[in-house]
Amino acid sequence: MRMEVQTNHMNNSLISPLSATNPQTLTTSNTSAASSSSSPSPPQATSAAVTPPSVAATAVHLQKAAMQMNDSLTQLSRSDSPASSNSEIEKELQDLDLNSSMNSGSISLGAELNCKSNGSLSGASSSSTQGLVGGGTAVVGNGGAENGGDASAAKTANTTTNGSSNAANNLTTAAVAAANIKKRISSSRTPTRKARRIKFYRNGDRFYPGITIPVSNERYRSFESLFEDLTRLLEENVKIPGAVRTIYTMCGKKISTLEELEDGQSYVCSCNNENFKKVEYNTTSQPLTNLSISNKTSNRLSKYYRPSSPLKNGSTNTNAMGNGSASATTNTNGSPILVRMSERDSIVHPRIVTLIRNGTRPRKLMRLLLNKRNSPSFDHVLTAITQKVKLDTGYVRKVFTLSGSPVTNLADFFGPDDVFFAYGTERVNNPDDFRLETDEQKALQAIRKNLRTAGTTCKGPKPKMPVKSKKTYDTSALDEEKLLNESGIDPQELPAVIRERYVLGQIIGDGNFAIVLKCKDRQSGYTYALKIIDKSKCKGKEHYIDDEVRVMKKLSHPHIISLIMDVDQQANMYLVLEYVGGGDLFDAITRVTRFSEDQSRVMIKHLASAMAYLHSMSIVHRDIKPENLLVELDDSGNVIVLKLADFGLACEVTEPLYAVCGTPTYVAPEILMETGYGLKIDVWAAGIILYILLCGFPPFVSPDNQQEPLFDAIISGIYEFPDPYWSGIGNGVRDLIANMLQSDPDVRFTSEDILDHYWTMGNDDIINEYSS
Ligand SMILES: Nc1ncnc2c1ncn2[C@@H]1O[C@H](COP(=O)(O)OP(=O)(O)OP(=O)(O)O)[C@@H](O)[C@H]1O
Repeated sequence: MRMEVQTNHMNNSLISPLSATNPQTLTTSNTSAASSSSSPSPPQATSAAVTPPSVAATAVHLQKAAMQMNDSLTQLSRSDSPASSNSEIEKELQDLDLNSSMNSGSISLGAELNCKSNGSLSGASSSSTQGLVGGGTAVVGNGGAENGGDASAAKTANTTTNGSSNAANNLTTAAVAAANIKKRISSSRTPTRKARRIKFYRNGDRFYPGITIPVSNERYRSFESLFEDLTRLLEENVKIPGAVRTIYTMCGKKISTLEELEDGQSYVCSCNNENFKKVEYNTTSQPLTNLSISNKTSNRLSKYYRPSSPLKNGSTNTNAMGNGSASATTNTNGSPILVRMSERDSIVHPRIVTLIRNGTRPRKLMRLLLNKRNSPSFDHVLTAITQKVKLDTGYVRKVFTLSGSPVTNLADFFGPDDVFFAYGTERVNNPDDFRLETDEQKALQAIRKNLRTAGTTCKGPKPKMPVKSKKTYDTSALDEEKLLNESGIDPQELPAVIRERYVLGQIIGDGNFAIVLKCKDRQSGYTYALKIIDKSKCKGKEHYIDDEVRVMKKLSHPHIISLIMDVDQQANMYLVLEYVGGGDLFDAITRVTRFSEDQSRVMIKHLASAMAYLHSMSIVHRDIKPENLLVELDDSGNVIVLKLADFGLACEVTEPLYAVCGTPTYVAPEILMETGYGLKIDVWAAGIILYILLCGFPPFVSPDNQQEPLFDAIISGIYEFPDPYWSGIGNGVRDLIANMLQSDPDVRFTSEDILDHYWTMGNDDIINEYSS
C-alpha cells in the first residue's frame, strides 16, 4: 500500500502529490461499507484457509447458474406456451451454440444465459466469465498451469492449489448438472411452433460474422425484450457503444415490429441512435469470434480474447475493400478456421512497424503496433493502417515495402520488412515513389535510433540500483515486540475474528503504511500474511485503502496474491493474504545481482500473465516494482513462482488518469508528462524490471540520485544496453525490452504482447529482424 508523498528521495516510492484530479482514485468507493464488516465475506469466511475467494465464488455461481437453469427449464416445460416447449428451448440452445461463437459448450452457454439474466456474475469475478467462455471446468481448473506457463506454478501456496481443485470439483459438478439438463431436454420432445431464424449483424462492423437466433412472439413478447437479448449477445462478441435500440433491414429500412422480421433473413442492430451504416456485412471475413475459442492464449486472462474487429474502436469505414488476403476464405462452418488460426498464430507476433503515408513530400512517417488483436487477417491489418495513416483518399488499398514490393498477405507484415508505404486508390507507377527524400530518411533514422541495440559501452562506473523502498526483516535478529509497539500495534487488540482464527507469527515486512506478519490458520495449519494498515498514516487518503480491498476482492489469479479476509476497524485495516515465502524480488536481485535469460523469462511470464489478467479487467496496478513482486524459490535459490502484491495504488481505468504516482525508477513517461495515462504504464514498469533482471541496474538512472535528471532521462526515452553488462545477452530479449519501453504508449506492447513475443515463448530461433 502506498500513498503519494512529496519527497526528493529516490528511495521513496512516491513521487509527487496528486497533481491532478484522478477521478478513479478520488471517487469514494462503496467498499467501506462492505469491508467494514468485521466478518469475512462468505467465500472467504467459509474457505479462507483453502480456497481463493474468487475461484470459489466462480464455482458457486456456476452451480447456482446450472440450478437456476434447471429451475427455469422446469418452469418453461410446464408452461402452456408452445414456444416454451423443451424442444424449442433446445433448438434455441443449439442455435446459440452454433451461432454465438463465443459460447462453445453446453455448460458455458447454459451458465452464461442464466448468469447474465440474473446478473450474478457481473463484477464478482472476471475469472468466472473467463471460465464460462473458455469452457468451464477445464479453464478454471487449469488456471495455474495455463497462466503460469510453467509447471512450477502448480507449486504455489497451498491456498491456490487447493482452492483451484475445490473450484474445479465444483465446476465439474456444475458442468454435469448442465449436461443433465440438456440431456433431459432432448429426451422429452414435444411438438413446437417453429421460431423464425434471424441473423443479426452489428451496425457498421463488416467483420462481425453475425449471430442467428430463434425469434418468435412467444419468446420475445415485446420488441424491447429482443433488444435486450441482442444487446447481451452482441456485448459478448463486439464492443458496442450502448444497448441495441434499432433494427434495420440490410437495405437500411427501420424495423418497428417483431412480425416484420422474416425467417432466414439478416438484419442489422444499431445501438443508441446510430444511423444505419451500409457496409458489406460479413462478405469477406472469417467468423473471427471463433478464433478465440480454442486459442490457448484466451485462457490466460480475460473475458473474451476475440481479435477485435478493426472497427471496434468506434471508427467505421464504409469503403468496402476487396479481399486482399491470400489465405482468407470465407467460411462459417468452423473447420477451416482452425487452419487459419494456427496459420495466424505462427505468423503474427507483436511488432511495431513504420508506415509512410503516401502524399505530398516529405511524407509523414508513423508507427503502428501490430499484434494478435489487430492483425488476425490481412484485412484487419489494412484497416488498422487505414485508421492510423488517415489517407485523404480514404481506405488503404495498397501497401508496399521500402523496396517497392507489393504486400499481398498477412505474412508480409511479419517478415523482414518493417517499413511500409500506404496507398489508397492512387496509381503507383513511378519507381521514385519508393525513394526516400533526405527529410524522410532522417525521420526514419530517428525512429530506428529509438530502438536500442547492442554496441554501446558503459562510460563511468556501473549504474546502481535504487535504494529499496520497503523494509524486510532478518527474523533471527528481530525484536518483534518493540517493532509492534513502534508500529502502534497491540496483538491483544486484534479483531476477535482474526485472533480466534489465526496464531500470529513473526513480522515479515513493513511498508510506509502497513506492517506485515506471518500468521497460521489454527485449523488448517496453513500460513498466511497478515497486513495491518495503520489508518492514521493514511489520513485524508483512506479511499486508497478501500480501493486496495475492493480491487483485491475481484481478483483470482495464480500470479496475484489472494485476499483471504479483510477486517476494517477504526484504527487499522486488517488483510489476511496468501503468503509467499521467498521474500520479494528486490531482495532476490540484491542477492543474485543479475539473472539468466531463462530465469528472467519465467519471472516476466508470470508478471505479464498477472498484468494481462488485471488489464483485461481494466485495472491498472500503478506500482509495479521489485518490492511488490513476491517470489517462491527452489532449493537452489531459483525463482520458480512470482506473484504481484500491494494493490494500494491500483484502480480501474475508464478514462485517462492524471494522478502522478508510482515509484521514480519505474514511472512511465506519460505519467510525468501528465498527458493522461492508462494500463500501459504497467508494461513500462515491467520493461524496467526485465532490464534490471538481466543486468542488475535500471535503464534510466541519475548520477546523484536526484529525481529531476532521472525524469528527464525517462522522458527522453533514450537508454542503452551497455557493454560489458549486456554482452552475451541475446537480441530477442533486447527487442522485447525495446517494445516495452516505447515512450509512446500507443505503440508500446500490451501485456498480452509480452506473452506473445517470441523471446517470452522461448522461440529464440525466430530471426530478429530488428535493425540497428
Ligand atoms: N502476502 C505476503 N507474503 C509474504 N510477504 C509479504 C506479503 N505481503 C507483504 N509482504 C512483505 O511485507 C512488505 C510490505 O508489504 P506491502 O508492500 O503490502 O506494504 P505497504 O505498506 O503497502 O507498502 P508501501 O510502502 O509500498 O506502501 C513487502 O515488501 C513484503 O516483504
